[in-house]
Amino acid sequence: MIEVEDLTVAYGSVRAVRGVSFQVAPGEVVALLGRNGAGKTSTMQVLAGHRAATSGRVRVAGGDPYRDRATVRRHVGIMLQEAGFLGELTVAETVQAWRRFGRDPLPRDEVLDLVDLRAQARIRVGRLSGGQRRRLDLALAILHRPRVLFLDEPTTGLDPEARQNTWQVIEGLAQADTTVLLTTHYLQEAERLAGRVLMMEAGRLTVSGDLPTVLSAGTGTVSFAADRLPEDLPTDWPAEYAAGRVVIRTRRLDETAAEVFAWAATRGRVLPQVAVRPASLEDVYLGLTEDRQRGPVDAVPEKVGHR
Ligand SMILES: Nc1ncnc2c1ncn2[C@@H]1O[C@H](COP(=O)(O)OP(=O)(O)OP(=O)(O)O)[C@@H](O)[C@H]1O
Repeated sequence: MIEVEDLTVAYGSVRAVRGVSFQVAPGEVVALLGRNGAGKTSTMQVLAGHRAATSGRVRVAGGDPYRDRATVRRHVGIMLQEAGFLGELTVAETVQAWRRFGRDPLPRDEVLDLVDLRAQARIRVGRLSGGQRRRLDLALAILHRPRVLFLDEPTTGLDPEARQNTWQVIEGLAQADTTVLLTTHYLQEAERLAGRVLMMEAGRLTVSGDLPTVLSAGTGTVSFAADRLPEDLPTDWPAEYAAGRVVIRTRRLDETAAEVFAWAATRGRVLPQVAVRPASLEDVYLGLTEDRQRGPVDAVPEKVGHR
């Protein structure tokens, strides 16, 4: 549904995107991650047809999003970082006006219910809070039942309840086979929604993998409560003692857990409050950022599965 081949985007001498390639299959939810300035929004703008690629090939729903804009737009919902609303229209009038721009729009009240803005229907857009505007943005992006949805930081500025609600909307769309590419700085959001993650660093794609593979590259922990570090722990276990717990950090979580249980069993011990915790996406992301600070960007693997 989305094909990106050797995409570059330059603003004069600033090379924001430097040869990025990836594909997104129908019905997939993919999160594009990376620090500020990595090139995520520039990539999204090209995919949304708002900007021409400097070089490379981009296809969305079978067409070039910039050259075949009119055709591609029929299948695409877009929520980029700045929305250009008319502040004097009410929320209901804005949705009503947008309903005219395409075929088979969702009913106005249904879409307002979905993004929890029904109570604000008569409020002028200029008076909405930042989070409410973001939700109006989402309403307009999904209004025409898109097959592909581009969401650039969809939950920035939302309160926890509104964020949960937005996640449910996105999950509902994904279940109905909508293809979603989203950027976010909330790694918990990516972990909840995305089946696959792409990480960008200085205009390049540094990681691409399905979520379980990416998470398996991170450091998980096996831990249990104790009053001190046991003296008979195998010396090759990188065990630490902190806040009343023995903590063993590992990239081989399953094997390490089995070894710890076997060690306890041979000694006839029960491990109190034992916990086996896989790496979170945040652990993986921060680990890769640390790796990058130690060495050049090219030292970061293209696919974490190859680590
Ligand atoms: N219109 C522009 N003119 C010049 N430089 C730009 C323009 N837009 C973006 N850039 C530069 O391109 C680089 C990538 O920016 P981009 O907005 O794509 O990053 P991002 O990953 O989306 O960052 P953020 O997480 O902060 O939104 C940055 O160095 C930015 O300063």
